[in-house]
Amino acid sequence: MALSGVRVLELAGLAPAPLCGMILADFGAQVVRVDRCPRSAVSTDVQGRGKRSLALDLKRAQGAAALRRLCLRADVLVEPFRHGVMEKLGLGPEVLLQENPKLIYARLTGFGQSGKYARSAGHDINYLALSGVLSKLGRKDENPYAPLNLLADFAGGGLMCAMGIIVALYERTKSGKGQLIDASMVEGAAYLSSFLWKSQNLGLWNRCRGENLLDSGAPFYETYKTLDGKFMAVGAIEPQFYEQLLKGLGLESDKLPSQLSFSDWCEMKKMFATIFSEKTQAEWCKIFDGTDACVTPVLSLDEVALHQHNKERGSFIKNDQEEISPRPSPLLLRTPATPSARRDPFIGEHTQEILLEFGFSKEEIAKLHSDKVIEFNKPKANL
Ligand SMILES: C[C@H](CCC[C@@H](C)[C@H]1CC[C@H]2[C@@H]3[C@H](O)C[C@@H]4C[C@H](O)CC[C@]4(C)[C@H]3C[C@H](O)[C@]12C)C(=O)SCCNC(=O)CCNC(=O)[C@H](O)C(C)(C)COP(=O)(O)OP(=O)(O)OC[C@H]1O[C@@H](n2cnc3c(N)ncnc32)[C@H](O)[C@@H]1OP(=O)(O)O
Repeated sequence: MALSGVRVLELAGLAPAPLCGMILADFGAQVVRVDRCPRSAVSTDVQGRGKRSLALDLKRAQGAAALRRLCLRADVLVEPFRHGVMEKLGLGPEVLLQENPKLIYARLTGFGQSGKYARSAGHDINYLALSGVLSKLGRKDENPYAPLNLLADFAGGGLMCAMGIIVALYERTKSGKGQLIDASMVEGAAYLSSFLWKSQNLGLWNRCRGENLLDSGAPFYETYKTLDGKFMAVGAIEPQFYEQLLKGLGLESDKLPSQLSFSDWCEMKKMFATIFSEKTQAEWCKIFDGTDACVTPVLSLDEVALHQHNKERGSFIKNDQEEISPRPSPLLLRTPATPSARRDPFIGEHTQEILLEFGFSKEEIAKLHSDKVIEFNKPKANL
């Protein structure tokens, strides 16, 4: 796999850093999640695919020293704490990069390492708000609405951080040097949304929130409820596709206002909604499948893997616990990601094997264990 041989240490965090680590693991990196010790009963990381877990108490001097040793042999460190936490533990970048100048030290936070909010707590919705993007999301006359925690945590955070790490790994092949990455989810979400800024002059966003082309203002870029309580998604922007939408709905364009007549959008939406409510989702799929009307069913998470298109591409995979999840994307055809089919690791499940691999002797491991700086957690075999 593309990242095989890359050693990553991921300090356990909430949602974005686990995604970053899972992406790296899916593409072949050896990812060790450094979990807290004493450990909590269950890991909060539901994105532990392909990772191994080491339970290590970083608040103890021996634990911090052990992490420094691990970093000597690591390519990447991902840390998800607010600014100042790593420094307090004696594990700041100036220490670790001096000891291993080839290390890529990725700091994944909401507000970044500097600025007024650097030390403040926050979550996805706060980062999205500060990026400006949240102000654009939501329906007409309603408050801004955060689409789950997808945009800042995962797209602007975990994914951007993974990209930064891969770029830094590539650069290291030329310079031989590691570097510090300051991944801020505010900036990641803003960068991801560059189109919003770059398209200001096109007049795409001149109207209020929820009244524009792509923010649920337009009748031809909307979701509609069907007779059986399901939904269809409509994205017929270009006139030739819009024509096909009208045809499928049984409408004639010369009897309707023009597609871009903003003042008629509200009425057009009502008309489309009434028509969509008269047939089931399956009936609409029969009408629109195979056309260029840009109309697709809104599938539930239970339905996606069963949809013919997704089945044909193998877009969803099952692990050995029969859990379904999305296949890593994008597909690298020569060196595809091969995600682990095993269950996620238990906290501390691999403590001993990881320390041995990183050069700790059995005696050193035993001492760390008896001093309660590390924990083992060998699951019992299922008999
Ligand atoms: C909207 C999302 C958040 C969604 C999260 C959900 C996915 C999960 C939230 C609750 C979970 C559920 C819950 O836990 C109950 C169940 C538990 C069960 O086990 C599983 C099922 C659950 C239902 C579970 C399910 C899910 O997991 C949940 C629903 C986000 O926006 S996430 C993005 C958050 N922001 C960031 O990541 C930005 C950077 N980080 C921060 O700003 C801060 O870390 C943050 C997030 C504000 C938290 O602040 P906090 O004060 O708690 O931490 P820090 O200041 O960063 O300091 C960390 C301290 O921990 C010490 N430490 C770290 N590692 C170790 C170690 N190995 N050993 C010892 N100590 C360690 C470190 O030294 C710091 O100590 P101090 O505070 O003393 O300095």
